Amino acid sequence: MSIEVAIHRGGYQEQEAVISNIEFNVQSGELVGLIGSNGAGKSTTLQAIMGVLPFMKGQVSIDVYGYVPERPIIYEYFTLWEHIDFYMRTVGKEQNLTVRAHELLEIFHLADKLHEFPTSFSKGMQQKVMLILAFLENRSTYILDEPFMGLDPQAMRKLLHILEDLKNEGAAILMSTHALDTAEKICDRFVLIDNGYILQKGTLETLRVTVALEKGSLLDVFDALLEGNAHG
Ligand SMILES: Nc1ncnc2c1ncn2[C@@H]1O[C@H](COP(=O)(O)OP(=O)(O)OP(=O)(O)O)[C@@H](O)[C@H]1O
Repeated sequence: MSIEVAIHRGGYQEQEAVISNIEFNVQSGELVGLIGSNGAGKSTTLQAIMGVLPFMKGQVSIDVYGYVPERPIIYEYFTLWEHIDFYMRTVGKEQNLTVRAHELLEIFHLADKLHEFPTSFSKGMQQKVMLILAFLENRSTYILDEPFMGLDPQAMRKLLHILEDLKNEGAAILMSTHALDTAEKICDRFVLIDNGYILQKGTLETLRVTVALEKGSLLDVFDALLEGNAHG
């Protein structure tokens, strides 16, 4: 399964486009990084793809997806286990997912916090709750909005392993991130967004050629593209 995106215009109010002409795809077995400065339009693009942006003209094709939101969504009166249980009941697969739930709780070191309330968790712990919910069920596609936010290095490594496994199983993964060092290592391709438009897209190699920085890092390349755009 793949994700096909052809957004003509999209935003929060009719006639006020925040993003325009966003076209790209994510193939099965691919991890694509959505990169851009603060306010560039990454989350807006992800919302458009998920069909929750108030105003959107264009076409998007996506299968049922796993989702990590930009900010953790925590229910005040639910314990950690109740969050997981609620999710499993919603998708109607408690039997099959309980083993996976416990596996993920162990992976992210939250197994001893089952009956605590995530409202009192740290930022990183809340982020782990979002990851557990997103990865409970095996999906063919994933939308991850800054999934590394607040994670400690061990959790980061665990998440990278999960992403690698999902890719190997053929998932199509779209991820927005500011962690360019990490993105550079794990993403197959990049979509660079600036001011609501696609500045450039491609593999790191092709992007390097575009800015004539043979050995440039993703950050170097992105900086050079932004600089060129400002002067253009
Ligand atoms: N709910 C909203 N209502 C109106 N405008 C919004 C809303 N959310 C975002 N915007 C605007 O849309 C533009 C793009 O924001 P978006 O959140 O997509 O950026 P981003 O690339 O995800 O940034 P960041 O890296 O800071 O998360 C910004 O100008 C922002 O002010």
